[in-house]
Amino acid sequence: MKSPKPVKSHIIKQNKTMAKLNFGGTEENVVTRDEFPLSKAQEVLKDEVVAVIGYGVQGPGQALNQKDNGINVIVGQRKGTKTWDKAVSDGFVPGETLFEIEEALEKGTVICYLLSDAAQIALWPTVKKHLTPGKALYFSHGFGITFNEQTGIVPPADVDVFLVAPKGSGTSLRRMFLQGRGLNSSYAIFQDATGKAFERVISLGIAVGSGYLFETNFKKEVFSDLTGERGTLMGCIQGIFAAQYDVLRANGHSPSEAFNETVEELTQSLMPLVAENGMDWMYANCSTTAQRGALDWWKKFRDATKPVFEELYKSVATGKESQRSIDLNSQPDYREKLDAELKELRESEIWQAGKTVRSLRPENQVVEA
Ligand SMILES: NC(=O)C1=CN([C@@H]2O[C@H](COP(=O)(O)OP(=O)(O)OC[C@H]3O[C@@H](n4cnc5c(N)ncnc54)[C@H](O)[C@@H]3O)[C@@H](O)[C@H]2O)C=CC1
Ligand SMILES: CC(=O)[C@](C)(O)C(=O)O
Ligand SMILES: [Mg+2]
Ligand SMILES: [Mg+2]
Repeated sequence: MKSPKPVKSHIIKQNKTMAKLNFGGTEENVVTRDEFPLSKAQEVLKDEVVAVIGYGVQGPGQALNQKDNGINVIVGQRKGTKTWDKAVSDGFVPGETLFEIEEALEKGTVICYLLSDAAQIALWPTVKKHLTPGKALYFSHGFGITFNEQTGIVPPADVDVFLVAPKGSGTSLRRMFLQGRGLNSSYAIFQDATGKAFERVISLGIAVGSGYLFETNFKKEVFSDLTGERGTLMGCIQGIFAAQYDVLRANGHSPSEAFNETVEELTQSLMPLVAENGMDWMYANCSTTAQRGALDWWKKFRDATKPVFEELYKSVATGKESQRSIDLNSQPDYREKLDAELKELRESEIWQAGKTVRSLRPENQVVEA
């Protein structure tokens, strides 16, 4: 079965800055490099100094992509930290393109606020001091602004405030950029003080390496993002992996059989087919026996998990999730505690079995000379 070539027949309208596309019956605005080429982004940003504050996961991806795209980008990071050293080894030069946070805040005309969401609270008074009229405050999440009663982040009225939220890890943002591809991002404008917020935010979105940008607002971005990462993208998927693996093991299946039928086949064989051309196409490339069973069972799983997703969404919308994240991630030893929980996951039987399974992939095998 051949996968179809990408077609432009979904486009309903296209003008110089945007295209309107049909997403399963709903029309939405998107911006791609077709409407907004990199040369235009470079022109819009030519007099700006983009200060990327924080060099954790998104910081490196966004700063390096902008640098490679010819944008005037500097990094603000605490000296003497591991991430300062990482910025140096990534090619940022102390005193030229790498500064202490306050110095970068002073120099930047666009402030990309890429500290962890909890850390943004502590640094906010410092950031605010440097937000002089006409500057832009850029986020990659709607968190700080939407939950401002919890974060205290209330920007002055005379700066632009917007977001570009890459829909994936900063690691993928960089990898896909280097492959000549782009990661999808959403964008939103919270405050347009200069009248130029739109061209600024889209230019930054293209410059950080987005494939296409879709429109949202701060609240929708953070509600959907928190739901997604707690749900199918990260939390739920580990939950259903663990449930199926446990049932197979309890019924006498070996770890390698249980892992292969739960994780390895999904990530290596079936999900790439879903990514390429949708669920029905993946089904159509499996046996009729498998198709019969999957079609019979998927609705039962939907119905069993939907109440959990409803509970999750409510927990996000009432601010319970953001509060928990702020409380726990503001503790001085939050890193050690997270690491301990990750260690528990890593040392669980399923992921230990996975380690051995992965070592058997051809690309991981050491070839003896
Ligand atoms: N991790 C990701 O790939 C994604 C992150 N985002 C958003 O991007 C933003 C940045 O997230 P990450 O890159 O994950 O952040 P992170 O958790 O990796 O932290 C970024 C930086 O914050 C610094 N930092 C931590 N506490 C600090 C403090 N008290 N003072 C000064 N610096 C401090 C760290 O040194 C690090 O360089 C967040 O709003 C997040 O929600 C959005 C999409 C994906
Ligand atoms: C990678 C991403 O988009 C997440 C999962 O929402 C996040 O890291 O916060
Ligand atoms: Mg996300
Ligand atoms: Mg997130």
